[in-house]
Amino acid sequence: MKTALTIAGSDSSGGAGIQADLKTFSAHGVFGMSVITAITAQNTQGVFGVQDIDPSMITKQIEAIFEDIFVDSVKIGMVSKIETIESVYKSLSYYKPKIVVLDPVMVSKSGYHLLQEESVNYLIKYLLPLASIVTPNIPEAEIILGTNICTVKDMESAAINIHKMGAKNVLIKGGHLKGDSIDILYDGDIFTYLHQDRIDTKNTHGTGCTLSSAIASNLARGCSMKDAVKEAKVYITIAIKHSIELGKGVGPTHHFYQLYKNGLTSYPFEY
Ligand SMILES: Nc1ncnc2c1ncn2[C@@H]1O[C@H](COP(=O)(O)OP(=O)(O)OP(=O)(O)O)[C@@H](O)[C@H]1O
Ligand SMILES: Cc1ncc(COP(=O)(O)O)c(N)n1
Repeated sequence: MKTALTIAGSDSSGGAGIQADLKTFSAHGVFGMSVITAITAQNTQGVFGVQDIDPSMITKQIEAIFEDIFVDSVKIGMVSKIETIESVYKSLSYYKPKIVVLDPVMVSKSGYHLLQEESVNYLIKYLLPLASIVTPNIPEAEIILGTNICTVKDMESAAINIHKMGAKNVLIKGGHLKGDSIDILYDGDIFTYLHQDRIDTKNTHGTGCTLSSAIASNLARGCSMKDAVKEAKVYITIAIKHSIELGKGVGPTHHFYQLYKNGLTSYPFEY
């Protein structure tokens, strides 16, 4: 069985972070493993507290996995502190996993800073060059580059500039632009455009986590980068279409890949 490891924060409400990642791995038929970098107290309405895990414990978790199990792909999510980034960087530089999907999580949908401001440069310097693919949304790409991104042309330039910083592939997610959702994949040579009509829902908690884990799952299963991203885009679109009205705020998406794989593009019963 193929394996995928998420290095990320825990979301107590299960819509984002480690929990979304593990659900996504399972839905793809990939064996999921986790290294927890921080515990968040959060729900669909907000983040109410964060406790960072001691860096030595992060190192130990990574060591425990790599010393025992072959890891087909790694996904990195929330890594709030400089020390967290350092321990992830040192461990991954040592174990050298072939596939690293970096979701540069910065601010939650509810506005909480999940990456401390002083950590941004560390993420750029240490984690970006490890990435087989990095998946910033528009505000994250703006922070990485210090520029404004307002149009698809701006997204293309951003992808080129982030590629120059060391990530082998760049996927700029357009969910935050007005109008339909266009994501742009850049491999250092060619742009691939992934277009999707905007789905009218408020329930998009954890969409970025889910998309990056779906990419990591597809890469673990041996897909090319382009196919991994295209398939992941179908997965997140169906997951958003069938997102769940849970809680009082921004609800989570729905994970049911097997139905999609069996040729069904809509859920066969009411939820
Ligand atoms: N309303 C929507 N309709 C269709 N696709 C969407 C919608 N919102 C987001 N997406 C898609 O979902 C994926 C995740 O993008 P998004 O920009 O929401 O990531 P994010 O902000 O990093 O998510 P997160 O909430 O986990 O931080 C992208 O493929 C984006 O185009
Ligand atoms: C632990 C953790 N990781 C990532 C996110 C981003 O997800 P969102 O932007 O949907 O809040 C989150 N809220 N919590």
